[in-house]
Amino acid sequence: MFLLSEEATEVTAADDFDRTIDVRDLRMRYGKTDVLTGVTFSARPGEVIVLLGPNGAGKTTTIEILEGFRMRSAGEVTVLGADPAHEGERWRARIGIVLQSWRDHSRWRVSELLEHLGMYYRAFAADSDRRPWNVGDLLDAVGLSSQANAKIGSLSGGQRRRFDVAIGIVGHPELLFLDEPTAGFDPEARREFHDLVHEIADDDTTILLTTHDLDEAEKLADRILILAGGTIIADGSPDALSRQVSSQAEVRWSLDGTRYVHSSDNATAFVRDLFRQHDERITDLEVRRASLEDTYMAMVRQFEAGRRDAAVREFEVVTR
Ligand SMILES: Nc1ncnc2c1ncn2[C@@H]1O[C@H](COP(=O)(O)OP(=O)(O)OP(=O)(O)O)[C@@H](O)[C@H]1O
Repeated sequence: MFLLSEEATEVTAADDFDRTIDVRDLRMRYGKTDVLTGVTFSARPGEVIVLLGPNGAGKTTTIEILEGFRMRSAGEVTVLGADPAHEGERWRARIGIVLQSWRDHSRWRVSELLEHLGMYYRAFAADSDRRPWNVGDLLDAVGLSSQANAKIGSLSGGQRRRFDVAIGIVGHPELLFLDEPTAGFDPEARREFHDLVHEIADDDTTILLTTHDLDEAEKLADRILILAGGTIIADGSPDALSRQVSSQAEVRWSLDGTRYVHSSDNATAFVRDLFRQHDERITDLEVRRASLEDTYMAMVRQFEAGRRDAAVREFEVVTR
């Protein structure tokens, strides 16, 4: 695996006890096609990890292996201290899953199904201090209080997605998997959902999420993993990833009605100088760093072009 150099940390024995997910050299082959060729990463309690990658990179495959729904071809996988390939109900009750689409139970009412699913978790509640959510509080948290008595089949696409999230978290999971959770959300629902993800993570729940929305990834992720060519090609905070692509910032301003642009390695000093020279004549000042989208596109394009070695050099990553 490649880690952004500034984030590379020594693995110690103590770390091993503090990992919700630990994946080493995970491999998956479908027929004669190798989809995962050596995926290595870990997650700590309460971390929000966003898994990015082009269509077909193997994100869903990785998540399904971690959930215990798919048998891997090779590698070591530990989730909540156990191998998902051999675990049962008791272990499963500690994880929450929001799949890309659930289309069953359409005749049930919203609160009825959540009450019903909550009962399943009650049987395992003695194992920890976590209890199923109170259904009223849960509907409030996902913004579906007004739909409590609605039939599930009557929910709009965005409401249905929020309901999927409610199903995923009803058991107060220690680890939550969200596969493209906000596909089809309007901007307000998306923002509310982001707040909800932060609240869930604040409760020490580890979250592993896939999305194609880089803005969402930037807002939610403590750490971003980029999966391409069967391996993790980058692992770091959104900020660290952006800075790896370019240390330069773009400064834009207007002076006496004319617009100017300048790229600088030291935007603060440049702006200070600008004001020293022109003071109040400067208007509409903007300073913009490389976005996560710039970084992602640059890394994946380079990787897909088969220039892995060049990518490793250019992005100054180190091998662990
Ligand atoms: N059951 C299967 N049998 C054979 N090939 C499969 C199977 N499931 C997935 N694949 C293939 O494995 C590759 C990875 O698929 P996967 O769904 O994991 O990718 P993904 O990164 O989640 O893609 P997307 O962003 O489009 O959801 C794809 O080429 C897919 O066609």
